Amino acid sequence: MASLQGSRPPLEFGGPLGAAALMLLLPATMFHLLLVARSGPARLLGLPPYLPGPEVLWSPQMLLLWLTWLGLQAAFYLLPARKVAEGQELKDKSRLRYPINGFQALVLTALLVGLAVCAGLPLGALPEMLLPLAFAATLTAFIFSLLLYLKALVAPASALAPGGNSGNPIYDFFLGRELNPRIWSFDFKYFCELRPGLIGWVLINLGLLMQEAELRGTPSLAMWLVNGFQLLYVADALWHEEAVLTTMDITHDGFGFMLAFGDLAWVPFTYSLQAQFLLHHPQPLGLPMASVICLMNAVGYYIFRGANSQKNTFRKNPSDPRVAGLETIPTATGRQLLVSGWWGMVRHPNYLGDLIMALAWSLPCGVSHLLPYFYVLYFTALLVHREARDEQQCLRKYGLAWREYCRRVPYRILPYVY
Ligand SMILES: NC(=O)C1=CN([C@@H]2O[C@H](COP(=O)(O)OP(=O)(O)OC[C@H]3O[C@@H](n4cnc5c(N)ncnc54)[C@H](OP(=O)(O)O)[C@@H]3O)[C@@H](O)[C@H]2O)C=CC1
Ligand SMILES: CC(C)CCC[C@@H](C)[C@H]1CC=C2C3=C(CC[C@@]21C)[C@@]1(C)CC[C@H](O)C(C)(C)[C@@H]1CC3
Repeated sequence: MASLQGSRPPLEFGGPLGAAALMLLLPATMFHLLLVARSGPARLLGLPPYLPGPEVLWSPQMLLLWLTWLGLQAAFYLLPARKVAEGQELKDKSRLRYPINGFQALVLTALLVGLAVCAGLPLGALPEMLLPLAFAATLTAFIFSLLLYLKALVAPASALAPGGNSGNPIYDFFLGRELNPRIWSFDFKYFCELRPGLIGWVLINLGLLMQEAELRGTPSLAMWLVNGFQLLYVADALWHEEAVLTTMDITHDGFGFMLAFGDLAWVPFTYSLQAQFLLHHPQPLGLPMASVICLMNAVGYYIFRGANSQKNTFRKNPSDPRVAGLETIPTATGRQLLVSGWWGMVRHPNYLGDLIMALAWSLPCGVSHLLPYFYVLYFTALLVHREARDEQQCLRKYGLAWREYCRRVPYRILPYVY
């Protein structure tokens, strides 16, 4: 368990060296996955079939297409919202306001793409463009992070994130210096977290499904399941958009390369790996197995949504009748910690649900290859690391009350195991 001492947050991700390594490793891994998914052997740990030259990666048209996509999503973000939500209290006691119109952006994108497809847009050609599009997204993320770093140089101290201001430029560039960089009311982190990457992921999946239909006459059951499950996940995130305001990314992490690259490139181009794999490696899937997988996704979703909603309802209004009867631990900050309901089973029930869904997304790809299970492996590592980071933060925030919570709810993610 983390120490209670020390007010300056310790360096995370292995400090400057770890940050530098991740800035090379993450894009390299993404391109590796894009290349091996389309290769015959599809070996996660093997060499890619070829190393793409600049003529494969660089395409001004694809950069333009990518920038148009970002512009379209930014325009949807600026449309009137059904609701404006307030974020968590900041260091200077103020609260930022956020438009709640992400689901509307998804629906508008679906309508626009639907119309364009009817007018002859060859969406099935999208899979062929993934490499240059991913390159454009990576380039954008690097340039954008640099601009964010420069912007933070003139930001007031109260606008800086708790981490990401170590004084080491590489580390700070990676983690992000400013907590909520904005121009007027346009919040870059909030926009990137939920719009271009998540909706882009669904669109890439759809392109892969359409190409499979062109190649084989009809999309496979496995492709339908992967598309359906991941669409549900993205639609859910946008429907419950307000909930993202209490996540670690928005309340604690600065906006730097990690989140810019994660949101804009990593999510759309690696989270669509299962559908990419299925396009090139069709897998037979019978109805009984498909039903078991659907049930697994439903159980994962039930836990994920139940836990996230319970915490969000409680944080918004502890006297809400849906959570008022739950047992709590008081803390010195005036806030309480839930110790029954979902949050009394393990300390991160939402991670457990998310991991069960991750497995359900990979199972339609069969068990002949490790590649489609990359997401499960990466996601387990991400959430275990995230849980440890959150633990440190909660211990600093809540001190002895957090220790008491850990005593009463000893398991972190998986009951009786971890
Ligand atoms: N698909 C993906 O790639 C990813 C998905 N996710 C998902 O995002 C969601 C959000 O995750 P994340 O932001 O990491 O963490 P959580 O939503 O779990 O938030 C953690 C915070 O919740 C509060 N909290 C913790 N325990 C309690 C308790 N017992 N009672 C009340 N409040 C408590 C604390 O903040 P405070 O007390 O200040 O409110 C803590 O810092 C998860 O469902 C996760 O699975 C996350 C990362 C990547
Ligand atoms: C690979 C890097 C080391 C780290 C990059 C991490 C990011 C890809 C993720 C960090 C937290 C995320 C969340 C979601 C997507 C992935 C990133 C950006 C999320 C938007 C997915 C949908 C969920 O419903 C959510 C709870 C809204 C998620 C919030 C966190």
